[in-house]
Amino acid sequence: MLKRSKRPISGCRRAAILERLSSRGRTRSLSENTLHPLETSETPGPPERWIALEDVSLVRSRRLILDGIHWSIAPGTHWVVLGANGSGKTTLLMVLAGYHWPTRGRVTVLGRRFGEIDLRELRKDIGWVGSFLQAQIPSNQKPLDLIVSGRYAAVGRIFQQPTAEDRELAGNLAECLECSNILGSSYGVLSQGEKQRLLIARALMARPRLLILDEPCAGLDLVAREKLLRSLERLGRAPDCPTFVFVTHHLEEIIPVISHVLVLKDGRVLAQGPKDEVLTSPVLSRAFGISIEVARENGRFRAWAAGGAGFFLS
Ligand SMILES: Nc1ncnc2c1ncn2[C@@H]1O[C@H](COP(=O)(O)OP(=O)(O)OP(=O)(O)O)[C@@H](O)[C@H]1O
Repeated sequence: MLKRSKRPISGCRRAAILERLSSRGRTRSLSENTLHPLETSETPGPPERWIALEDVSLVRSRRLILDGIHWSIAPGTHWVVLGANGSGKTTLLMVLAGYHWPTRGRVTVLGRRFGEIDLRELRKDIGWVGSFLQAQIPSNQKPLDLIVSGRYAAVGRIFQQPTAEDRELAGNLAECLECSNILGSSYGVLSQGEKQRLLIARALMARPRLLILDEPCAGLDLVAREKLLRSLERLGRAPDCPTFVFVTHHLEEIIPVISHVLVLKDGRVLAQGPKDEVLTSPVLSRAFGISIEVARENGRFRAWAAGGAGFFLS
């Protein structure tokens, strides 16, 4: 029988206990001790079985990185995942895409439950745009070939012969992402914004039902960022568009088409729901550990440190 300690359990100790208990199915009591006031102590009702994480925890190198995550995504919604550096955003996406197997909990993605399906098949329905992909692309690769490569889940050389239909679709996607003008260049000489738009076109080539965007605006200047966001806004409103799950640190990047927000703190869900309910000063101040003000203008949000950079919450 696990004794419940009165003092808060450190992340390291929680990880060790979780590892020990992982085969015994008894971890809920660990998180009850350290609930934040903004969190609910209620277990959410039956999740939507389209995309659902139920009590998901993940331990790596004896560290508890995700802790009791409940999250469900309904068809037709688009999500942003927010949280401070190291809060677990990328790890959560890796679970969603079937690259990390959770230590505990149940995962259902696109109606398919992990443990009952071939994850390689599932990944064909998931597009991923993240920095790790960029490093694998040869600098002499032609943009159209790069877009086509998404159809074959390849990076760099394609082993299948692309069809005329592939090339036509790639051309249409280049137009949709406003990168038709760079198709004659080589990947290596393109700007960061152009590369990102190409990678999104590449991810769409396989007609994914879920599109995961891990900080797609990182490193972009204001104009490049707005151009990319405009493409995403248009894409998100198209019929049959994939569901977006978009990681960012910046509220300014939450475009009108995003309907919901999940906020992580220290590997746990701090808040989740419709963006207007979640993007509030108390939630964001808690998430980032600094007093934050939030404003909404013309369907976009912005945030700033209320007392200047010197005013940190304890
Ligand atoms: N394999 C691993 N072993 C040990 N710790 C890990 C491992 N992978 C990730 N972590 C740790 O887990 C925490 C969450 O990492 P993650 O990359 O998911 O955070 P993040 O919210 O995406 O951060 P950022 O905003 O900086 O990209 C970090 O402290 C990281 O060091």
